[in-house]
Amino acid sequence: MNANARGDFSNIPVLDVSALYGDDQDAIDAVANTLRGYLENIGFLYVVGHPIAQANIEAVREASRAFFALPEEDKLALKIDKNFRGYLPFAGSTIVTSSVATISKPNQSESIFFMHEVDADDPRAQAGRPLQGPNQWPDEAKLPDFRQTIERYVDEMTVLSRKMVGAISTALGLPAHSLDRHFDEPTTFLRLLHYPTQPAEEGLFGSAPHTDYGFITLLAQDDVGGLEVKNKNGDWVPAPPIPNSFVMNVGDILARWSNDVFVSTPHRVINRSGRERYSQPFFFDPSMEAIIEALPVCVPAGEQPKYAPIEYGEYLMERIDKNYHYRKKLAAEGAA
Ligand SMILES: O=C(O)CCC(=O)C(=O)O
Ligand SMILES: [Fe+2]
Repeated sequence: MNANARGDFSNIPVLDVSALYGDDQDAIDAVANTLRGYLENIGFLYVVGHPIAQANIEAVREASRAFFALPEEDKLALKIDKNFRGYLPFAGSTIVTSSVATISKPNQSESIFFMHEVDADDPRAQAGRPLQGPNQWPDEAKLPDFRQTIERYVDEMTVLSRKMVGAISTALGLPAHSLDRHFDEPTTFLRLLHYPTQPAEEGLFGSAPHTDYGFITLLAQDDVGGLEVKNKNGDWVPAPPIPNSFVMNVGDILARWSNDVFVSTPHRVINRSGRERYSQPFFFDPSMEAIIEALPVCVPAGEQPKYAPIEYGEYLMERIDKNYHYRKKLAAEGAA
């Protein structure tokens, strides 16, 4: 790796991943190789050439718009629970583990989280394991087809994410399926976000500077813009909307797993467009039980790994507990 290239970017590159859906190994290797450079030096890219229909992406955006337009009491009926599923009202999260800036003002957004579905009678939920339980769905009568639209999207994003797991393995010089076993029961989050237009005020963000916790994020955004990514000079590089694309980025657990070969890059959202902004990040993470331990190919000969092994679920709980007010309240009430 050329250390000088790290963080040295002034735009976010676009990668056509269509080869990952075929069987031309040379073409797959070429995509993986380009991907490697982007994940090492930028930590962000646009993914195009995927097979997910634009109509299905937009259906989720419309579902999101309809949900956030509901009366506040309907949204609050789904208030985020101890399993991290549900509605996070406007100004509900402040990033405190950010190394990027001291954050004090709450994010100017409202959002709802859907994780991988775990039925109430599933042994994982029964055992009271953290973050394992059913999603909270809006009333069918008020938002018909909502659940179906979300679940179809999650299924399609899971297929794409698994392709990216394979591409990342290949990019690291490993057999394509060598990371798959860590994703047997992936931890997934689909977050629907609504950013009202915000006033120009120092230190006020739609989403304050942060890095993502997990493995990879694949984000669809509307045509408003406002996402920005920090380069090594400290400039905030825009990641404007590109039709039919997902913005993909490295999360902290992938950076850690790769012994910092890949970089988890700070990003933020400021929406001063005068329009409402809607985005839908999909976070694809390892199974809760996965042990994340530096990949040997990423540790130079004769050196020690930079980080100790960690169980993904424990790591995730710690990160979530630090970042969300509602969890502090739950903890104080003895409910979490
Ligand atoms: O809405 C966006 O464009 C980014 C959201 C984000 O960074 C996040 O939820 O982690
Ligand atoms: Fe993020």
